[in-house]
Amino acid sequence: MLLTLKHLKLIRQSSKRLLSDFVKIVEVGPRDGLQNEKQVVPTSTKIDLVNNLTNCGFQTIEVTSFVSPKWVPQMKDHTEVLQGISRAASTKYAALTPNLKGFKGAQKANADEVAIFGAASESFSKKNINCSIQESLERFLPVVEAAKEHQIPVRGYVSCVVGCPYEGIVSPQAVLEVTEKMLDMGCYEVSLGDTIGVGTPGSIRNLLDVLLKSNESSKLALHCHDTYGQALANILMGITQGIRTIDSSVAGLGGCPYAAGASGNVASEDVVYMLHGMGLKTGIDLDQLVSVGNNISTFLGRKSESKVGRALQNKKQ
Ligand SMILES: CC(C)(COP(=O)([O-])OP(=O)([O-])OC[C@H]1O[C@@H](n2cnc3c(N)ncnc32)[C@H](O)[C@@H]1OP(=O)([O-])[O-])[C@@H](O)C(=O)NCCC(=O)NCCSC(=O)C[C@@](C)(O)CC(=O)[O-]
Repeated sequence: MLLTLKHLKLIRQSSKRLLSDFVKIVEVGPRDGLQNEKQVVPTSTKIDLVNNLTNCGFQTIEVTSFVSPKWVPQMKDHTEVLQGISRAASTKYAALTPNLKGFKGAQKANADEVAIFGAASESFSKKNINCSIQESLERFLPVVEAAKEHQIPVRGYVSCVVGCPYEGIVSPQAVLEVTEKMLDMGCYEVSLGDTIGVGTPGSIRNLLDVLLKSNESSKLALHCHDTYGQALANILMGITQGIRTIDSSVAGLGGCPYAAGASGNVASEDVVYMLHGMGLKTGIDLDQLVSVGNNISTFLGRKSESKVGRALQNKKQ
């Protein structure tokens, strides 16, 4: 068999993959976790949450989004939150920016990193960002160009990677197309969002089998919602396929305002517990994280969605 340069690169990468025992957790609680919260969460509470998460050791925290306040009122204090936090040199503070207006706001507020967010389903794209997939890519290009000019790294999100609340099953090919367009545009990584949590280890394996044929695992992240209780299993599947960046939300907070019925993200506490149990490193202090998760849940007037968070709290009592 004739080995192309691409094959050799992938073989080299998979041997490195075996050695890599560090998994980067992107904590999305302050943004994805709170964006759909019905009660107004005071700016000071959001700032405290980010500061407490920083102390847990996260390398990246998604703090807020620069989207229309008419669409997502909970994020309208984006600038105050980004400007009010205490920053650690070892943590990157990120924000979602759907267009150039959003990017300019995030840059002014000193976001270390921004994220564009599209979808693999036309209907979800329309509902979430009010444009087609093609139009969204046209809007993202100037964001990526402006970010390059200011040396701000851009992450891409693709929503509905296995299923869409409006269209049902989404094909891996549709995800591949948007993912590669985002990477070609200049995103350093694309996070694959199972927005409504319908994925199973089977569908995630099929998706990654397709994406990893032409993309390095270091360019991909997994963003799993736990609606059907499959998120940890899906993440484990991703880990076995070489994925080393996982998005999660403290206390399992969250849900997308444009995906009715979707529950929160997988809880960061549960992901960290699982990965540490597998001998993988995350750099995160689990005890501290559990206490942050239980405190924000108490503030919101409910129990943490993290099973690990609840178990460790019960053990203490
Ligand atoms: C994308 C837009 C803005 C398009 O919204 P639009 O209405 O099509 O935009 P427009 O350009 O026609 O402008 C209309 C108005 O919005 C304003 N506007 C325009 N842009 C901005 C901006 N950046 N910040 C603030 N204001 C903005 C603009 O100034 C104007 O104001 P007006 O003249 O009417 O007063 C809108 O659809 C929107 O804000 N959508 C919110 C989407 C969102 O935040 N969804 C949740 C996050 S995605 C998610 O959760 C999924 C993810 C990432 O976690 C992964 C997964 O789980 O799958």
